[in-house]
Amino acid sequence: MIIQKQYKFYAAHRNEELTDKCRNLHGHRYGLICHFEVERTGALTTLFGDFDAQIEPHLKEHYDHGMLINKSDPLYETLKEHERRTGERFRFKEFDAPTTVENLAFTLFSEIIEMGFRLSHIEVRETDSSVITYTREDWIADNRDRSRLSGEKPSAVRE
Ligand SMILES: Nc1nc2c(c(=O)[nH]1)N=C([C@H](O)[C@H](O)COP(=O)(O)OP(=O)(O)OP(=O)(O)O)CN2
Repeated sequence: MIIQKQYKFYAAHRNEELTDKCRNLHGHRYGLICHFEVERTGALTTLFGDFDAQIEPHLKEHYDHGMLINKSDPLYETLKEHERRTGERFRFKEFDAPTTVENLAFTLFSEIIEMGFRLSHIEVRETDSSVITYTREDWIADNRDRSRLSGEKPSAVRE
């Protein structure tokens, strides 16, 4: 059986590797739809609230009104320097690769299964017209070859 749960958060990001509008610092209302595989053992499977109790605080603490940022983006060091200089603290969600919606899906999928839930797939909405479906097979493939996240060739095939 599949239970579908929907969440949202607001966050800033940019894609520093692109040369179009996406390079600009901008924000999104990200949507997340989780499709959980659950077992029926009685009248109920997993309580809806059991998902919310873990996922909502996680999104609030690490993502909401924060900034998704690639630690290799030069802007990251600039903002860290601002923090050091002023004592101000920003909510950064740090990535080891560009903050594309594909990489966000990998990160969210990893974090949610780490909580102990079984996911068949998730859908991540970045804009009104753009949503990706990210499956367990995608997650297995991304884990097998992490160079897919950064777009680097794996070391075995690098010239
Ligand atoms: N495969 C991907 N393509 C794009 C990504 C991405 O993460 N993966 N990201 C972007 C940009 O971040 C951008 O903010 C979204 O772009 P786009 O859908 O083109 O934005 P619109 O303003 O045109 O959205 P509408 O809802 O259609 O107005 C780009 N591509």
